[in-house]
Amino acid sequence: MSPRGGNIGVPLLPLYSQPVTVKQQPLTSEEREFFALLTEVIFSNPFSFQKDRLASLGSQIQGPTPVPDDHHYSALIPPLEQWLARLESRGLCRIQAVPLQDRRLLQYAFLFQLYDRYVAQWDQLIQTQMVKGAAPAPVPFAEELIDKLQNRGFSIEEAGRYLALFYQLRRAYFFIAHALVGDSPSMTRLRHALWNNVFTTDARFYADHLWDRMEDFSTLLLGETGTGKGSAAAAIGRSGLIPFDLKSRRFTYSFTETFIAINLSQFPESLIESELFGHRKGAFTGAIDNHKGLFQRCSPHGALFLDEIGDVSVPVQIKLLNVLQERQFTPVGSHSPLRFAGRVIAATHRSLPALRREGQFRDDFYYRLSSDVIEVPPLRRRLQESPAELKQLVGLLAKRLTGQAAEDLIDRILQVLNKCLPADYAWPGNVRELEQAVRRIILKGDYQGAEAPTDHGSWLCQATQGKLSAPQLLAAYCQMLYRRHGTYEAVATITALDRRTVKKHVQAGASKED
Ligand SMILES: Nc1ncnc2c1ncn2[C@@H]1O[C@H](COP(=O)(O)OP(=O)(O)OP(=O)(O)O)[C@@H](O)[C@H]1O
Repeated sequence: MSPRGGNIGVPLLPLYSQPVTVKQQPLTSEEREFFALLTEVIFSNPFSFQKDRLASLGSQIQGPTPVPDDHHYSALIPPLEQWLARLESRGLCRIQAVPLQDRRLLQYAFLFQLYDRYVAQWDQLIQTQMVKGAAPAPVPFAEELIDKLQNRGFSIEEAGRYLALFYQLRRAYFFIAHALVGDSPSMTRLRHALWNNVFTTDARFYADHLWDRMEDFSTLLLGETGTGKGSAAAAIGRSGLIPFDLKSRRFTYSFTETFIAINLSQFPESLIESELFGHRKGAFTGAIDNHKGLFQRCSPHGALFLDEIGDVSVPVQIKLLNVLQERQFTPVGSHSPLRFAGRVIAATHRSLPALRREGQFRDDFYYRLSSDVIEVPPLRRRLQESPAELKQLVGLLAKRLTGQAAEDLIDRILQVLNKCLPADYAWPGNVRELEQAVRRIILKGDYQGAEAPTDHGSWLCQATQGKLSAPQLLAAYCQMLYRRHGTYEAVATITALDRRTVKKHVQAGASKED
């Protein structure tokens, strides 16, 4: 077993493992061109901004029909089948049938063909696993798929590895595309960033080298309260690689167990350590039993989500930094360090630049956490870009609450929102506030809007202590009003400042937060 938790750690390339039984023939230049194009399309980010480029690549492969907006790109399959049939008629049915320089291209083509054939079964497995919960579900088609991969010349270990990658691709697509509602440009950017967070910007390199080495890539999710940072973190956590165990013919974990979340602001300082690292019986008064901390409960390849990271004290930051650097932690009262093999995702709605300036957030911890920093967009920006997103979200929230997305209920909710709130309402509590609004409308038939959240820690409190200069105070006030009302004009009216001055103050705050 490899220390990274799998018996599938066999390097993908070069593929010398299978005996060469056929006389090798190189691909023709047309075949090479086709397979290279196909490789580029299938490894691209399915939420790519380069949709035009993708569509043009796709149409070169498959003719005038555009590439469908789905990751398995099944429209690419008919031309692929034709090219593969031509190869087969020349006796080229296995990766070993071509010389090394062509092998990679043929390998990707075979893999894509088999991935696509089982897309529906993978999707069914995701549904089954969700119902089944913690125990890994059987994979009814595993045997058949392993056989087919072996028939193409892959070794049994490689077959196991590709099963893990196929499943990961399908889960990532499912959780990133469907668990987060909304198709505004900001949401597309978010999905694009989440996909890259899982597969990096070069999915081929990930598949060849990084697939079991992602533990050192920590992620920081930033965004206002209620925007969906927790949902984004869960999408990453459930999309990690789960090794396939060739002995039991099952995945080693259920994806329902690969994501563990903790809201750090809910724990008093004295309990955080024990919650995170665990404790031994008798370590302190009240420790009546051994307790497994979250770092110990997180599976290898899983993700631990540290929500409200901006709220933890400097001593706890130092301990967390140590875990990230050493990959080890020690339960309270124990002398035996344990290894942490998961990924860390942290989030905060607070301004980390401000906390760092004030010395409340350590720079070294910030840099260690931020291999990837992803901004989760506020709801008002999403609705400005794409007003139709409100209906999509209301539909989802109504379904969550009532079990169905009945059109008449959605229409009634939208009517109340249109009547009771200004068109440019700023949604200070974001999607969580919208959830609350939907509940209120179902119960009471109206919703009058919420107060914008104030970050007392960072400006109001400082103002009452006499710590802010007049320009700082004005900037913070303008930013709060802007968050609440969403337009410079509205803030200008309230503050009796001109619009340009308001914009200057709001943007000064935004650039400080970059
Ligand atoms: N794009 C989205 N699609 C569907 N539901 C969403 C989306 N964004 C947020 N939600 C829902 O909104 C609620 C709040 O989301 P979440 O808890 O992830 O926000 P958050 O940014 O982590 O908030 P906080 O900073 O307060 O922890 C959840 O019920 C979540 O399911």
